[in-house]
Amino acid sequence: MTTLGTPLSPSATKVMLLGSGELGKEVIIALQRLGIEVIAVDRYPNAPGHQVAHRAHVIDMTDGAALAALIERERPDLVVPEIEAIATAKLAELEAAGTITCIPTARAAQLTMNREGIRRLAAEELGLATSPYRFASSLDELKTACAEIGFPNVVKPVMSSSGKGQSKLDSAADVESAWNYAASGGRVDAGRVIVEGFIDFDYEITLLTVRAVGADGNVETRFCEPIGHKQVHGDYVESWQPQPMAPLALQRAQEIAEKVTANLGGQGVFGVELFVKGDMVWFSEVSPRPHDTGMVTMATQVQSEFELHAKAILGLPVNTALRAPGASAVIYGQLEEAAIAFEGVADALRVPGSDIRLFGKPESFARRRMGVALATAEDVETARARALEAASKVKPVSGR
Ligand SMILES: Nc1ncnc2c1ncn2[C@@H]1O[C@H](COP(=O)(O)OP(=O)(O)OP(=O)(O)O)[C@@H](O)[C@H]1O
Ligand SMILES: NCC(=O)N[C@@H]1O[C@H](COP(=O)([O-])[O-])[C@@H](O)[C@H]1O
Ligand SMILES: [Mg+2]
Repeated sequence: MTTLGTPLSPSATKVMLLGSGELGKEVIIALQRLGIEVIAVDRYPNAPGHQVAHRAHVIDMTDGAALAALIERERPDLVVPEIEAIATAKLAELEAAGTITCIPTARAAQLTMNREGIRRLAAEELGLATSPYRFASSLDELKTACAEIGFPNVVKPVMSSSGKGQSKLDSAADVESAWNYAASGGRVDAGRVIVEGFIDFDYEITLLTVRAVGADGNVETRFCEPIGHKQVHGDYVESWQPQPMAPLALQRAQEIAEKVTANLGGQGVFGVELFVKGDMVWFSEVSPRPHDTGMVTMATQVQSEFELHAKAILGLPVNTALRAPGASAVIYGQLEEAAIAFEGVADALRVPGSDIRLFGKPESFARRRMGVALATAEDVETARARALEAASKVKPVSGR
């Protein structure tokens, strides 16, 4: 699709985002710059992406009938999943019938929505190194699975993201509370969890991998510089780029990313999550879309991961070059209320090399990601310090 139309006209090229949080918002802005007509969908009104799209819809995206009805009404050229919790079986059905083109593919959305799908593909079909794992559908099964995997381990709902419902277990005494927490914390309660052996990695990365049409018309794979990140309670709090890596570890990381993204297929950005210890690399999981830790690329790359995604899905050429070392640091809501305000933005922007994104989420929760501080510098250490300093200056306050 290299002919682009005029939005809000019969020639429009129409893209529908399923999920319109902070990541979708930036993809939408990138699409808007190319004159794409954008339809933003989320589960609640005034989601970040709703605020920058041509049209906004609020539906339960796990409801296949509601999803199909909206697609029928809007008839988008491309359907772009932005979150995991979608009726992906319906997307697969519509794709098979030739009704939609799903990014990157409906199968990729389906496999990555559920940890069991992507884990079995990576470990059992592709033979990639992963943590040892078991699945469990009851407390009793979880007790058995934990005994087999040993401790420490990590328990996660099969359907969840941003660390929701995830716990680290140090002994059998932690099993019951981990089961209850997983049941309450998943985005969709599938009543099933994965237990993973704990990998004592030196560092972890997201390897942004882009499948885009090359000069010869075939899809090519490109890699961004590795992004290092720090996670707390399974949610990212800081990221930086480039993460220095031993040459062999980088080569292995790229081989793993190439294998898994080639299997998932289609066009667009993938966030391949990997654990690294010395020269050893383990596959953790993959997002078939831009990654939260990749927000750093808004500061560091010639084209951010959002621009890369927008261009790649439209069949346009991409540039994955790094512009400057940089970092990002998350701004959490801290408060539990709607319509909050932010003090200290000017102070944050006085930190050298810094920038700020506030997502405009209508409601704040203590651990809801409401914004991010970005920074560039001569080196990653300085950039991290700057991003952290800038984030710390932004103070969520009651908007009442
Ligand atoms: N087996 C493991 N060993 C060591 N650490 C782990 C393991 N699994 C998860 N973690 C830690 O927890 C983090 C979150 O795990 P994971 O990516 O599976 O969760 P998630 O809910 O899908 O998060 P996101 O949606 O942000 O990617 C990882 O980035 C890593 O820091
Ligand atoms: N790790 C996945 C991730 O970061 N996804 C991003 O968070 C949004 C949901 O935020 P919310 O929970 O605050 O509504 C999603 O819409 C997406 O942009
Ligand atoms: Mg992850």
